[in-house]
Amino acid sequence: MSHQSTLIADNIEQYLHEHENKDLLRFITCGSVDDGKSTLIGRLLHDSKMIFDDQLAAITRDSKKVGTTGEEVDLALLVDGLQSEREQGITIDVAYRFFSTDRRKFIIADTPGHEQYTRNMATGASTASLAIILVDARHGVQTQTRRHSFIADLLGIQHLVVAVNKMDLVDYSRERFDEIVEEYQAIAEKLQARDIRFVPLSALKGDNVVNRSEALGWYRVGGQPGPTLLELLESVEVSRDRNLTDLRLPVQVVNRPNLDFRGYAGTLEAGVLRPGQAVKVLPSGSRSTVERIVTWDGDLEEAWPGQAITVTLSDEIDISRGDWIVAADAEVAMSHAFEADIVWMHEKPLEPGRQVDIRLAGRSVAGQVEEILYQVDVNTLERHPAEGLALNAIARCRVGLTAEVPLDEYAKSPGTGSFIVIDRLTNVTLGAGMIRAVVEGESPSATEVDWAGFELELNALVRRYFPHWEAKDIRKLL
Ligand SMILES: Nc1nc2c(ncn2[C@@H]2O[C@H](COP(=O)(O)OP(=O)(O)OP(=O)(O)O)[C@@H](O)[C@H]2O)c(=O)[nH]1
Repeated sequence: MSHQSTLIADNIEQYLHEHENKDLLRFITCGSVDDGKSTLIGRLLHDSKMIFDDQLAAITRDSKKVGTTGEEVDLALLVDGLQSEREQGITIDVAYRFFSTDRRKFIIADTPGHEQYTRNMATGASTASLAIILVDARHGVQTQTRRHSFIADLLGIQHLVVAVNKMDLVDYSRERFDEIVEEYQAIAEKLQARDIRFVPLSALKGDNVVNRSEALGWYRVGGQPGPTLLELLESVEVSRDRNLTDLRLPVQVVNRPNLDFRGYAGTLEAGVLRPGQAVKVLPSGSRSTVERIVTWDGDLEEAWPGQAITVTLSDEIDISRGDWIVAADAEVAMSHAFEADIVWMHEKPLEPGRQVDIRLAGRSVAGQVEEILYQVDVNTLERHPAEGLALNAIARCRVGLTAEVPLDEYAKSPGTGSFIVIDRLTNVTLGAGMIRAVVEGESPSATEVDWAGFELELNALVRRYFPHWEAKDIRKLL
């Protein structure tokens, strides 16, 4: 591979150590057919020297044969080579690519731009911190630009980079670029994203992708030469986007290999966790203190969001899969109902009132979409009433559950504020949603069952002595 660091030859251990500890930026690229997405990704990989020499030789040869770029090497061939997998019928919902520079590691989620792929884009965007919205300088802001921006925003992406591509085809015109920036402001006003940047570039010629362009010398930000796309990707500050204050550990597995060890495993979704932290368990409200944070690589003194950990507590309390471990003094909403934005992902349309399973942070609860409050036209961003939702539709809905569970708003903690809708019979994913508001003080959407005393006792015994059976608490079930 052409990726160079003198450390590779001089001190491979040091190189690997640095590489491992570089921070990671996940981003998504959005563009319509022919805006130049493949060329841009190819250019990023090529100019940041992440292409194998033989790959480069092959695409240089192919460019002459099948490329669309005249004398230039057609870097889109690099990416489209991988896309041929799609044509062979292998389903790839989102193609992920990896590259790194001296400063950061990157994972690109590459999703098709057409409206029929809205669900793919939502999937790719759900783990991304930044979205590159590609605009063809000749065509300016399009319907797709609006849709891509809206979906990125819906998924809580806080950093948007509007990459105005093909500047070479508009004579690197500053006026054209300014016009597009102004056009985009009308969209920006409707978005929550707090960090929106604009970069003029030419993916084909390599202007302002990795290397600064002389032809775009007028592009300045704050009196300085404006950053290239890669400089933006390397420097955008994403660590502050994470919620480090509200501790959330949804328990995925109760780990009890022998009588002496009882651990609760899961991914820390928010907050920083340390041994000694006073915690409570939801929904029961039982309290305890974190004793150890156990991982494959030994015990931790501190765990951060995104880390997969197992904790042990100083007291033996009743915890089962799907319960949340939170700070002892946390105030977390408990409810049977919430409002959410739902992206429908299945051919079978959403029908309000149908029984489904709602999977929230490791817990599965029976429930239903009670009402569609409004559907959003993803192209115009206008709201309108709807009776049902077809594949790829997006709507604000009211969801009712048969049990009271802890709930978070997505904006506060995406990991615990999102959910998927599951078909109860086939177990397939029907949709995905982001909680926008918890509806408090409502009774469950179905009547409670009157359990006999012995059933309650038996259930409690089974849950206490056989936690690995993962029996549900029948007091919270239908
Ligand atoms: N002149 C010029 N042409 C470009 C530029 N970027 C891409 N192109 C050309 O635009 C066409 C489309 O580029 P692609 O990279 O294949 O576009 P895409 O958006 O990935 O399209 P799909 O892969 O079909 O989704 C190709 O002919 C590219 O060579 C640019 O900056 N300037």
